[in-house]
Amino acid sequence: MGARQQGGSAIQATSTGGHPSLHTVKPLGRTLFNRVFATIYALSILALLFYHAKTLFYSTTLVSFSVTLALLISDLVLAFFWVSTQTFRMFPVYRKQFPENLKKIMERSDFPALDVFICTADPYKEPPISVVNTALSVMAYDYPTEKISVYVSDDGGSALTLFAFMEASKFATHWLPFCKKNNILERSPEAYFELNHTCTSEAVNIKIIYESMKVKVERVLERGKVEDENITSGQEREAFNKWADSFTRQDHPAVIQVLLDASKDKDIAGYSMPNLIYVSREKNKASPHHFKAGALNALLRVSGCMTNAPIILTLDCDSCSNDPETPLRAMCYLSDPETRPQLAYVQFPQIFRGINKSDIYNAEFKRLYQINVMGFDGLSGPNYLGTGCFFQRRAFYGSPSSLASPEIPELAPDYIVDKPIQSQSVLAKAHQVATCNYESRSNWGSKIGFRYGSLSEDYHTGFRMQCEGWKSIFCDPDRPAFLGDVPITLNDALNQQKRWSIGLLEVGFSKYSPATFGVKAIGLLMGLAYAQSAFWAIWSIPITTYAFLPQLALLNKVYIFPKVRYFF
Ligand SMILES: O=c1ccn([C@@H]2O[C@H](COP(=O)(O)OP(=O)(O)O[C@H]3O[C@H](CO)[C@@H](O)[C@H](O)[C@H]3O)[C@@H](O)[C@H]2O)c(=O)[nH]1
Ligand SMILES: [Mn+2]
Repeated sequence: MGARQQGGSAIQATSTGGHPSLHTVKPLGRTLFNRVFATIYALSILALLFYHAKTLFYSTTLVSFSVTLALLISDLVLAFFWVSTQTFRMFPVYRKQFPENLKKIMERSDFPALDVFICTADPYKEPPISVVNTALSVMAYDYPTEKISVYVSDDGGSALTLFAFMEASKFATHWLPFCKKNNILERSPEAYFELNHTCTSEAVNIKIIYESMKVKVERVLERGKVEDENITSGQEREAFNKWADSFTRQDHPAVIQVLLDASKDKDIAGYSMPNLIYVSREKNKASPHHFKAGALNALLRVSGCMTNAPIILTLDCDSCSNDPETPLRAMCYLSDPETRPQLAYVQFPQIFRGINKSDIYNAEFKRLYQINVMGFDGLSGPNYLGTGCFFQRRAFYGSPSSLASPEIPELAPDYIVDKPIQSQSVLAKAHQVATCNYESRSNWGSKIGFRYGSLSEDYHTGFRMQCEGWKSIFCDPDRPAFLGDVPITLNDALNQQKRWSIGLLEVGFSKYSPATFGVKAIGLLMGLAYAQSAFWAIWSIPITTYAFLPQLALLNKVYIFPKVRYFF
């Protein structure tokens, strides 16, 4: 039944009480071959290390001693990476979901509510129109619309982003019914129009509305400010008035603006709209803001006061949905009583658009985002990849067996919001929990919510949840669920690598290091698997050594490789 099985051979399926299956899991082939190969390979690594140790012991000159030491250290690092990679080869699994069966088992009214978090941080680096496309693509999900709430976190604190979302909320009243009526797959308008689907007059009309919105948003971005002529109502003016002269991106009060309210707003066909809420948490220079983890924790609290959905989807601003069925796939696990109690999250792979064929910066990260994750999945489950992940809200509040209670009852994962999202008291609470000093001397970032202390908050949060006893599942359907962007310039690619390396080492050398704390909490295999990422940066040691040492040795007539004749 449903739950994972390590390395077994049978296909496992859920068929709750005679109902049709929701998902299956199958071990990948080649596991046995891999293990035999690994044993032979391990012996050769041992032989090589033995050879280095012997040479080191008998070395007579300082040069040969240093050269051998450098090679020994490099090969030890490489051996560590090889050994930790084997953890991914132990029990890789492959899963399938049957979302069509979900509708047979559950009424639409029984589907849990879904809060979607979209993070953006800079309107010039992350153009608002592309963030808007991400939001529209999830607002149009094939999921009960009134149960979806989209929260946009704007760490750039930019009126330009708010303006873009005001325009998007108007466009959405046309776009959502259009998608559903025509059952289209690309629910991000940009992706849809790129494929030239404009053969009906209805599609042509929608395209005209979209283009006029896009022009408005881009013009405002070019001018750098929202001008009077762009503001169409008193309510909008009131919102923009918050951008007083003293308002800067590092120093400003919280701005929370409900742009669509599911209980009131209807699309042009008369159906309910999802909630759409713009949030820019308070910032000031005296309080640490903890980057994306801080933004996500603010959203956790604001959404807790406003809708408190039991399921949360986190998305980067560039992660457009590419398949409207995605929440149903996630629900195949999240609604299964067999898997749910221990399940913290269902992770979809990160897949990118616009990578050219030669992919010179290795931007696809296939091993990191698709291959190794299948290996994790056969153990206790994949690491959290930062975007495209459906969480149970409960997983942010302590281990499966003991709830870490938040400071106020409104933030408890089982709190039921019984007031409209625009009511005075709800908005007042939401503003209160979005302030900078709300978190001081609290458990946020240490025991509750997304974890602080690392620039790679995704890795750190997933790892800590698993150490608490939570499991996770990797869901990799044939049609990519989300498509994102990658750095396409050398500078951006290097910056990303630097940020990741620092963030991972921060965890690697903390008291929660996967190599020590991790191995104890989640076992040797999972601990090693996490340790591989944590110490990723030390690849630089063997790479630098092998890039320079052989050439230098050759030029100086130092022999560093054994003569075949007397290898042992
Ligand atoms: O202070 C900040 C910094 C970033 N972000 C947002 O975080 C997301 C990811 O940032 P990005 O600069 O795109 O980082 P990447 O290296 O591309 O992201 C990968 O690595 C990050 C750190 O490990 C993860 O958070 C991401 O989900 C993962 O896709 C973006 O939507 C940003 O808008 C914020 O909200 N606040
Ligand atoms: Mn990114």
